[in-house]
Amino acid sequence: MPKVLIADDLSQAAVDIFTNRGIDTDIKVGLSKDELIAIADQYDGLAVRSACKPDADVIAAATNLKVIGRAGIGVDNIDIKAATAKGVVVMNTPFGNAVTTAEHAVAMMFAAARQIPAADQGTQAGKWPKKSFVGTELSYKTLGLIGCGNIGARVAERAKGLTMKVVAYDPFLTEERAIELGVEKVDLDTLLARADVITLHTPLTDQTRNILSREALAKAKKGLILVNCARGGLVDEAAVREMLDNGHLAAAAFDVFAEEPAKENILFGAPNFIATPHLGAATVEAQENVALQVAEQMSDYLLSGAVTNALNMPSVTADEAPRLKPFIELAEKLGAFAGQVSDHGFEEVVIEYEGEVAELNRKPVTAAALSGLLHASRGDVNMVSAPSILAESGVKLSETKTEESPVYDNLIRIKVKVPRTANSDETGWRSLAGTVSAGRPRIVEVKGMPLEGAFSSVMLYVNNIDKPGFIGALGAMLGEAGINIATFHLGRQDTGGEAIALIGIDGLPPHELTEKLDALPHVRYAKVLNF
Ligand SMILES: NC(=O)C1=CN([C@@H]2O[C@H](COP(=O)(O)OP(=O)(O)OC[C@H]3O[C@@H](n4cnc5c(N)ncnc54)[C@H](O)[C@@H]3O)[C@@H](O)[C@H]2O)C=CC1
Ligand SMILES: O=C(O)CCC(=O)C(=O)O
Repeated sequence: MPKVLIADDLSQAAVDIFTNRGIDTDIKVGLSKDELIAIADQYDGLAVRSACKPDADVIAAATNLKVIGRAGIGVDNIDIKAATAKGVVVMNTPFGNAVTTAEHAVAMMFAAARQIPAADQGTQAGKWPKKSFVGTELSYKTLGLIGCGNIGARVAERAKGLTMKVVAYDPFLTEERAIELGVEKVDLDTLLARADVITLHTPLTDQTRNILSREALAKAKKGLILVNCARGGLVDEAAVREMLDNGHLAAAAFDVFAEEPAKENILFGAPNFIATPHLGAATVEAQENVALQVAEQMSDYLLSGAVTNALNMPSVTADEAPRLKPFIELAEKLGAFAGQVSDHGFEEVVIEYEGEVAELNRKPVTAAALSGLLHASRGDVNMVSAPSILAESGVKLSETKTEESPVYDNLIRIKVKVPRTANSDETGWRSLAGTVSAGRPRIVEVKGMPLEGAFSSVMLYVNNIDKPGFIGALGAMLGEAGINIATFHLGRQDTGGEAIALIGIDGLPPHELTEKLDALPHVRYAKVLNF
């Protein structure tokens, strides 16, 4: 039974879902990094919000981990690169708290424009400070959105309802979407020059870090109201402090800080500064949404292989997962075959899909093929890590698909281009094809030669010249070594030409056997394959 560690405060709804779906949970909130590392290898899944930080050390210690689920949107607390390299899927819940966070940003905008927290404090202190709080009307003012995705778009809708003009800086916002939302797409300098209020809604990435730098803030209108409910690292906090002190900024309202939990911060106590402790997503509704979603997604992945909202793996729906399963198995086996016979590595990979499989979601199938392919040379690799490992290695990957499949209902062919060596083919390409028949993967072609059979866990692959006596010599050699033959598949180009033997055997043969086989006249290549 899979086991999940819930390492941040999650609604009870998440625990109930895990339990109902037969997944054990431990709830351990507030663990130090060392405490987390000490127990990390016990879990298949790790469910977090923003406080727990699964970095490369935690992920390395979590030797059984398959999935990290973020109950929320921002994943800057998770080392996705390390997770990918270790084959751990990282998933988030992209919509569950978007409305709540947009509402918080709008609340912060009003709170800043009317200095509601300070007015509240003064009033409740018995000062009746009516003259101290002359605010700013927001109607017909210009709101500048930095980031116009899920949350930004919802803020835009609400701001339009308040009769504000909305401009947005977001390099990935299309003109069509901007028109649909009724926002004007602008560059950052234009936004800075025109906005009366700026609100940030981008993820924290290398590109967005310090996007509101001192220089950028200096370009903003005097009297700007600045709202940050996205991430602390997006804004230069020291510059904001100075600009609140000197009045360049009229007010600022931040939910997020460069260092969290922010027990101290340069902004605390600044004039017209409002702070909340990362409450953007903190409503009953949002917490219920993200908890339900993350628990369902993690359970789906752990129990059926369905992948939703993953940041480092293609999606596979719960309906697709069982349909894709045999193709994933076939692709992985073909990849493993190709990887094991590419003794000198490969420079290029082509995957061809024919027939029924061409119409399916092929991304996970390709990832499985690459996982099999890389396994022989890289060992610890899986469908999550394989595509990025291949991309980083500079090996070119291409894919073709055709609905036609002349012989089989479905066919996957993997071709790898091996470096030219004394032993390699004339063309430098190795090619293998297989099909799924009655739900089982079968190999149907090796080096362009038809050959039909099931995969066994250990197989002997021999590439020889088709001459009388060879099969007898091979059988005798296996018999002498005490190796039982389970299956025997032969293929050849033409009489007396190049031929293939693929033999399923019960158990691993001694190393000397392949050496003896290699030494047989007419044998070009012999290898024990593991599937
Ligand atoms: N305060 C809180 O409790 C919460 C904070 N957040 C934060 O809000 C962020 C945004 O969330 P969503 O809107 O759901 O994400 P999203 O992915 O839907 O939208 C982000 C937008 O930022 C844009 N973007 C990316 N790079 C950019 C750049 N260099 N300059 C300008 N725009 C850029 C993207 O094109 C995208 O449209 C999250 O990444 C998270 O960090 C999210 C939820 C709660
Ligand atoms: O989980 C939380 O409270 C923070 C939410 C958040 O920042 C996010 O979803 O990105």
